[in-house]
Amino acid sequence: MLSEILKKETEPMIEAIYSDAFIQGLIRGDIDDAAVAHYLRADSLYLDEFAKLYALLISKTESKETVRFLMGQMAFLMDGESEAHEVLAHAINRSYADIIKDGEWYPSADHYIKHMYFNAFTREHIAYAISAMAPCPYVYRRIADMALARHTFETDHPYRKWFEFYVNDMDDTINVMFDIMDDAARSMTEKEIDVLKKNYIESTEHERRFFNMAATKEEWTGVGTHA
Ligand SMILES: Cc1ncc(CN)c(N)n1
Repeated sequence: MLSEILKKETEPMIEAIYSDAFIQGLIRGDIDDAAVAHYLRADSLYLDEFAKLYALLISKTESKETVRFLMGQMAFLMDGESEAHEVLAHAINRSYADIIKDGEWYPSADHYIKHMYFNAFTREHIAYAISAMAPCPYVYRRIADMALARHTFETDHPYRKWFEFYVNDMDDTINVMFDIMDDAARSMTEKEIDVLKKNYIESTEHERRFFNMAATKEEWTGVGTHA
């Protein structure tokens, strides 16, 4: 099944994300406050776009059940994930609202967001956009699983609750997204399925770049500001 192949194929990439500076810094609890603030600024904008992508997909699907799923996901994103963000803001002792007051689509986040929009706008079937969106919940769930399985977090560990958030609430989202991809793949050609695979693997790479973007506080280097 397509989703099983993708989970297997991207596991080494998720191990690499796990070993990179950002996640290791959260686990050790010594990550640079400015990297956490950079992540929050980028991620709050990323999640806003993720919610808009769900709205786009609602307008493209016939299935009432899929519409219900997408609406539920939008609601979850609009308030649900801020709990995970509040954990990070609290850990660096700053107000979340204050941290995300400014910020922009830093290069790696920009590329990731546009990868998803490209599929949503240029492909008829929603499975193409979903294949670019599915690593979002799946990678975080795997990272949280790994961290909690390999480390004992003291109750007062500043980031323990961030990992616990992602190990609990992502299953439904992941299963529905994979079901949409697997269902679509059953009536697709090999070439079309390869596009789903490529979208998914590229988004897993985008997840790695997103964390590294925060760890390095990546900014645009061009002269002047970017609209
Ligand atoms: C970039 C990114 N990817 C995934 C997640 C988890 N929903 C997130 N908050 N941000």
